[in-house]
Amino acid sequence: MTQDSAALEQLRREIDRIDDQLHDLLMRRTSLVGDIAAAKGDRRVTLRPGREAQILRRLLDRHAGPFPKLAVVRIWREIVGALTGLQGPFTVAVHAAGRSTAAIDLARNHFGVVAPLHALRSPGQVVRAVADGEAAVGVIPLTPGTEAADDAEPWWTSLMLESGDAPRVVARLPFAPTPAVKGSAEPPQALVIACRDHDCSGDDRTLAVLETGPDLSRDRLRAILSAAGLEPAELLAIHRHGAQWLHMVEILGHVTAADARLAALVAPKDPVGRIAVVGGYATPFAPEALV
Ligand SMILES: C=C(O[C@@H]1C=C(C(=O)O)C=C[C@H]1O)C(=O)O
Repeated sequence: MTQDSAALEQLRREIDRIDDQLHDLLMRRTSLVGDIAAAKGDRRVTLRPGREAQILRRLLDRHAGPFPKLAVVRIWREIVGALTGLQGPFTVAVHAAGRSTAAIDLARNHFGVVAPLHALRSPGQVVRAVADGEAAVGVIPLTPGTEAADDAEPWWTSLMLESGDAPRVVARLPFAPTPAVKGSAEPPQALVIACRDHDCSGDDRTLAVLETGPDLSRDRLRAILSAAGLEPAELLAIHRHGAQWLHMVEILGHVTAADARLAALVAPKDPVGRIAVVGGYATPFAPEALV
C-alpha cells in the first residue's frame, strides 16, 4: 500500500476544517429558523414556498465553479425540508397512484428525508387530509393534458371553493427537474396543495379553473385568455361534463382573484361562465437553468 503524500494529507485536513465550518453554519441556520418559527407564533407550520424559491434562485445566480447546480438545489431542499419539520408537525399526504412511487419520490426529493409521508389512495383523500389539517401539504400527481370525460369530478374542481382557508395549489414539482431516466416514460410531475395563498416569488404562475360551454377548442381558449391580457402558459387538464367543461389553466405571472382581467372574461356573451383562481406558485427551474 502506498503511503499518501504529506501534501495529500494536508489537503484532507483542509477539507475537514471546511466540513466543520459548513456544519457549524448549518447549526447556526437551524437556530435562526427556530427564531423565525417563534416569531411566526403559530404552532402549525407556515410554509413560504415563494421564499424557498427565492433562496434557491439567489444561490444559483451567484453560483460559480464545477459543483453541479442541481446538487446545490438538492442540498438546500434537504436543509429547508428538515428545518420546516422543526417548526411544527409537517406531514405530507401523497396520492400514491397504483403501484407507482413517482409521487412519493417527488415528495421525498422536495420535502427531504425526514418529512413524514402519508400515502393515500385518492386525490380526494389528499385534499381532505390537507383541508382537515391532518397533513400540512399534499402532493398529487399531474399529467399535463389530462382529459377526463367521466362523471367523477376531478380533484382540482374541489379547489374552486371561495373559502379563504381551503386548500390551494402552492407548488409544481419537480421544482428543479433531474435528468431524464433513460428508457422511462415522461418524467413524473405533481402539484402541491396547502392551506395558504399564493406566496409570490417574483417569477410565478397562477392556476385557474375556467368553466365554459362544450366544444371549446384549446386554441380558442388560449385566444380568449390572451385577448383578456392573460398569458396562458399551459392547459393542464380538461373535465368534460355534459354541457359544462372545466379547464385547469396555468397562466403566466401572479394573478389574484380580484384581478379585473378575470372578471372581464366572464361576460354574458363569452363562453367563460366562471373562473376561479385555485393557486399559484414559483415558476420551476427550466432544465437549462441547472447546467
Ligand atoms: C424559515 C422559514 O420557514 C420555512 C423554512 C425556510 C428556510 O429554511 O429557509 C424558508 C421558508 C419557510 O418555508 C421562513 O419562513 O423564513
